[in-house]
Amino acid sequence: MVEIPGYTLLGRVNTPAELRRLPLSELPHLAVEMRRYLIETLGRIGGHFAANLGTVELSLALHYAFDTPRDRLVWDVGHQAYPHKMLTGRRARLETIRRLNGLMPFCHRGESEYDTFGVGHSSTSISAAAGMAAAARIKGEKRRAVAIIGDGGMTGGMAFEAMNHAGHIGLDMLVVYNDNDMSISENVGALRNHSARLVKKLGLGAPHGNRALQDDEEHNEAHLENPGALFETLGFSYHGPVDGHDLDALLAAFERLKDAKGPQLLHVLTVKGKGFDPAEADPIKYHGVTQFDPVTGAFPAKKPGGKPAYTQVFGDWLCQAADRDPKVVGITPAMREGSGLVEFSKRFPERYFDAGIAEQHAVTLAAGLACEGLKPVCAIYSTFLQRGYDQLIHDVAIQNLPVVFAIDRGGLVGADGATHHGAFDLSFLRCIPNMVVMAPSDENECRRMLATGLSLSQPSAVRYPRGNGLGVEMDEDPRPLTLGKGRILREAIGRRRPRVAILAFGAMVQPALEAADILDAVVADMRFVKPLDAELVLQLAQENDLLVTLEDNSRVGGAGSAVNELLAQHHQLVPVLNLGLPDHFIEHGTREELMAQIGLDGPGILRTIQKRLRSKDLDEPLAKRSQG
Ligand SMILES: Cc1ncc(C[n+]2csc(CCOP(=O)(O)OP(=O)(O)O)c2C)c(N)n1
Ligand SMILES: CC(=O)[C@@H](O)[C@H](O)COP(=O)(O)O
Ligand SMILES: [Mg+2]
Repeated sequence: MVEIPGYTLLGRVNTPAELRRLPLSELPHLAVEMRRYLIETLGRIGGHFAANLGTVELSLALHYAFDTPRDRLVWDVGHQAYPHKMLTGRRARLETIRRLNGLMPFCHRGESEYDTFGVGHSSTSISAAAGMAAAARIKGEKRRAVAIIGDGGMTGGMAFEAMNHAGHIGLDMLVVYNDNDMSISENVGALRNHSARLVKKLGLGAPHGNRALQDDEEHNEAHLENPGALFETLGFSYHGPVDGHDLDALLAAFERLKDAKGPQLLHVLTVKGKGFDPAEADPIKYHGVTQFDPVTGAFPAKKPGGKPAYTQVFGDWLCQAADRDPKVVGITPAMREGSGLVEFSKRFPERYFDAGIAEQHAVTLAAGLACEGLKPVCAIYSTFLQRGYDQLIHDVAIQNLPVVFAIDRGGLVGADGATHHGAFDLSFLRCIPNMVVMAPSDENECRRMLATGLSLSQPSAVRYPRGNGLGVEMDEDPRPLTLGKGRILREAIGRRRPRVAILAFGAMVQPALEAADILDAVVADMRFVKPLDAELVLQLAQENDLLVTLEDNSRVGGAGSAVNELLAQHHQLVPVLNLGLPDHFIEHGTREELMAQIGLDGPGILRTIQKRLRSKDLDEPLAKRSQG
């Protein structure tokens, strides 16, 4: 037992075993203390917030009713798993979550035996739990598999693929459908509308219910007679809905279902932000938070005159482009706020599509729009585009359709860690025929690249980082760039040898410039990863003794590899140093901490180049080259 000042129960419950020894009558009090602890801790450190206030009772009831860790709980996404972490030995470290060397942002198998599956991207939990249920069947083990998935997560195709399969093969498993009628923004979809109508009809009235109901009330009345018809069709027995904040109701349902045979689905209604008025009133604002006042919910005032975020630059550009061209359409797979589309969604509702957490659909939707002569701009986080990769190749690129991909969160994103870093996009984009791949070095470049993409009759991607631009002046009317042309930003001043040229991509141009002053290096802002500026690369290879490529993408197959391939094709022997993300997964921390850790901050870049310049092997090719 640990004494926690101000808390009577929390310190007594550090494991599910301890929780299960608590009399049922004490659980509501524990829920109150857990909620208060979440508010106080996250008010201090920030993190995913509102969803966690909604899963307090659910987490308590699951660990109380099931024999965890023997029984497998699989949380979808994991942004709502903080109460689960608190109940499984990690409460004291909650204040380190998402920080360097601190608790993992989501569930992670390496962190706890209670984290049965690594998550971060949504809609995977039912497949994973199905795998576990199938394994139990094969091994003849008696353990339960439970997937806990939100209504947002349920919009992802994988969730339905998994249910369709599990329902067919009759696995013994439970899906807890945690329906708070919210994704990060208002949830979307026909299933969502159905659920909201059901809540209304049953008079269950969760505060967010009916928020986005658009069509007439009678429309689906017949379906409401059998609210779980869809799930039943997929082979699941539907139960509920139950109030997800009523511990007695939850426990009764879990007791009833935990040994039930075949696929079961329990529909649970929760409130995102439960118990903290500002978060209940505005769950979008409190989905993920920075520090806030735990009493009022107020956030510190933003300092005026800051540099604009790339996300904002994109959002403003898209509104401007849509103003000028009625064919411009904006698409997001459930990331309206994070992708800078709030303003666009208000001003151009007819041309705005939130596809749900359905990246594959979003990409092919864009392809369909492009087939009909519209100009789709698909705003998508780098990490989530991974989900839509086949669609990108098969539906967009092979048909050479002019879809612009506005790829936010390229490079390291910071606190969300390995599942969310945009570490691979340059590698996986540049190998696709027909694609144009651009990476801006500042916000004006970003606007010009977006304008370039929109002017092309082929697919294109503009990939920019999480965070702010440099505060440069922006052209009101951004001119498209010449395709496949980079630019020299810094010439060498002296004639010191060995002569170094840094070929930098996107956000790495700035640190390149910082390192270049001391080295007196040439710096090229390459602008295009594809088509690469071959003329510029070959010229720099001729004029310099060492080329350094610099990108915040995996070194494997990235922009540096493109340079290497070009040099090899042209039999250029110039020594090359490829700097970029290493070939291992990088965890969480601030972007600055992580970049320093892997030697990609200004001083780190300088150190590595200087070390390379000192190495003997540089002299040999140099000597050969000068003989040649
Ligand atoms: C594949 C994928 N796309 C987008 C996201 C970003 N994302 C994280 S949580 C979330 C909303 C999830 O909604 P829901 O499952 O209902 O959980 P809630 O926050 O409402 O509890 C989204 C879109 C993600 N994690 N994974
Ligand atoms: C859990 C999840 O996937 C999102 O909530 C993500 O954390 C948002 O990231 P940004 O803060 O970069 O928008
Ligand atoms: Mg939800």
